Order: sequence, then C-alpha cells, then structure tokens
Amino acid sequence: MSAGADTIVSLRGVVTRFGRNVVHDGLDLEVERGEIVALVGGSGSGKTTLLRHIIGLTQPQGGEVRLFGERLDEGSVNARIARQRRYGVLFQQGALFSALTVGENIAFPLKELGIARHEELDALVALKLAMVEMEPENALMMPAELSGGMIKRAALARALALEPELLLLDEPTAGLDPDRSASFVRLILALRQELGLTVVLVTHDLDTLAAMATRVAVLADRRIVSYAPLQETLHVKHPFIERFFHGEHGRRALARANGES
Ligand SMILES: Nc1ncnc2c1ncn2[C@@H]1O[C@H](COP(=O)(O)OP(=O)(O)OP(=O)(O)O)[C@@H](O)[C@H]1O
Repeated sequence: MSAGADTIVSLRGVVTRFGRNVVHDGLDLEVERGEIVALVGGSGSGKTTLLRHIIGLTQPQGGEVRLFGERLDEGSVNARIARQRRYGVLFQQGALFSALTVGENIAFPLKELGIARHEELDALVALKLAMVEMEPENALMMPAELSGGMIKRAALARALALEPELLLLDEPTAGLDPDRSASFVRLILALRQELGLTVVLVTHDLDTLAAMATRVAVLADRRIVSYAPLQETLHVKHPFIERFFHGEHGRRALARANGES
C-alpha cells in the first residue's frame, strides 16, 4: 500500500526505544492535506517524540517516516532545507530564543533561510504578530518580559513565519485563557481555509480538540489505537478513551462543544 500524493505525514511500523523503555511499537499514522489531527495520549505515551520524528529531529529505531511523501533519511542537504520551509513547529519547551527579542525570534526562520529582504522584515514581523493578536511594539520585548500566554503566541507567530503547509503544535493552548484559546482555534481554522494548512497538534484541551480536529489519533499501548473523527472516537472501547473523554472534565467539555450549557 503506498501513500497518496496528498499524504502529508506517513508513519509506518514505527518503533522507538530509549534503553529498555519501548515507547512506540509498530505505530502507524497517516495525515492527509488539510486535516487537523489531534494527537492525544497519556503522559509519557510518546506524543512529543512522535512530533520530533515527523520532522527528523529524532529517528525511530524501526519503521518508516515520510514527510511530504519523502523519506527523511534520504535526499540531499538542499532537499532537507527545502523541506524545512514547508513546516512550522511550536514545541512546549524552548519556544523562543531567550537572547533575542520577540521580533528577532519571528524573523529568525525568514533570515536563516534567506527568504525575506532586510527591509521587509519589520513589516513581516508586524503582520505575524497581528495574526496572533499581539501589538507591533511587542516585537521589541525580550521573552523574559512576556507572560506564558504571550510566549505561546509569539512562538506561534514564529511557526507561521514561513507560511507553512504543515504546523506541528505541542499543547498550543496550555496556559491560554478561554478567550485566547478560542481565538487560536479561529486563527487555525482560517489558515486552513485560506492556505489549506495541515495541522498535527498534541493537546489535552478538549474544547480546542472538539472545535477543530478533523480526526483524533489516540496513542496508547505504544501505537495508535484509534484514528477517527471525535464522534466515532467516543464510541471506541478503550480504557484511555473512557478516562479522557468520559470522565467528568471530558463530559463537560463535550457538552460545551455540543452547545449544551
Ligand atoms: N531523549 C530521551 N531520552 C530518554 N528517554 C526519553 C527521551 N525523550 C523521551 N523519552 C521518554 O520517552 C517517553 C515518551 O516521552 P514523550 O515526551 O514523547 O511523551 P509525551 O506523550 O509527549 O508526554 P507528556 O504528555 O507528559 O508531555 C517517556 O517515557 C520519556 O521519558
């Protein structure tokens, strides 16, 4: 079976071990263009590691990882650089370079890949800040001066700098208040509509998940045990799914998503 032309991410038979700790064991996942896939799983189940595999920051011990149809371990240096321009990432840790201003952080990928001319950078930075509801003046601030939520939004602005086809987001709404989370959801949905953006996000935030995921991938027992739209996922019998979606917190979030008070 081969992946289609519109398969953005393809993971086949992925095996990941850290010493004796087997994190993934024969894991499969395919993400099609335009999807918003929410990756959920218990703490330590290997969600962040999976995002890292997708962009080649780490390599699994077994299986195959393809991004935009290309194997990550193949291709020239130029092919790898070309690939880097096509995705943006927002990881939980190391979101911003602490020695650079917010503006320099956002401009960093544009400069590094030689995409924008020097005189265009300020305008581009202001545009990206506006997308995440930050002010142009925020460009001059240092990361240490920002609140946790502002760091998230500035890091998202940087991830969007290259107008990527694929966004990988690790807990993008953790630490945001409900209004900010809702604007984040609106922004992602608009970008998907306008640019055909594909998103893979790790999240524990059921409101965000219910508002935008086209499919939910459940990572448990070292593999993806369910990969379906939310409504179907809710009917899958699995201990993790029961806890995550049908506990008190889950029931309330799903009721909100269904417009019940
Ligand atoms: N570089 C590493 N060296 C050793 N073990 C690692 C390394 N990176 C991850 N692990 C281990 O792999 C497992 C999966 O980690 P990962 O961060 O991917 O989980 P996660 O599902 O994202 O967790 P959380 O929801 O708590 O952030 C954990 O047991 C972790 O300790």
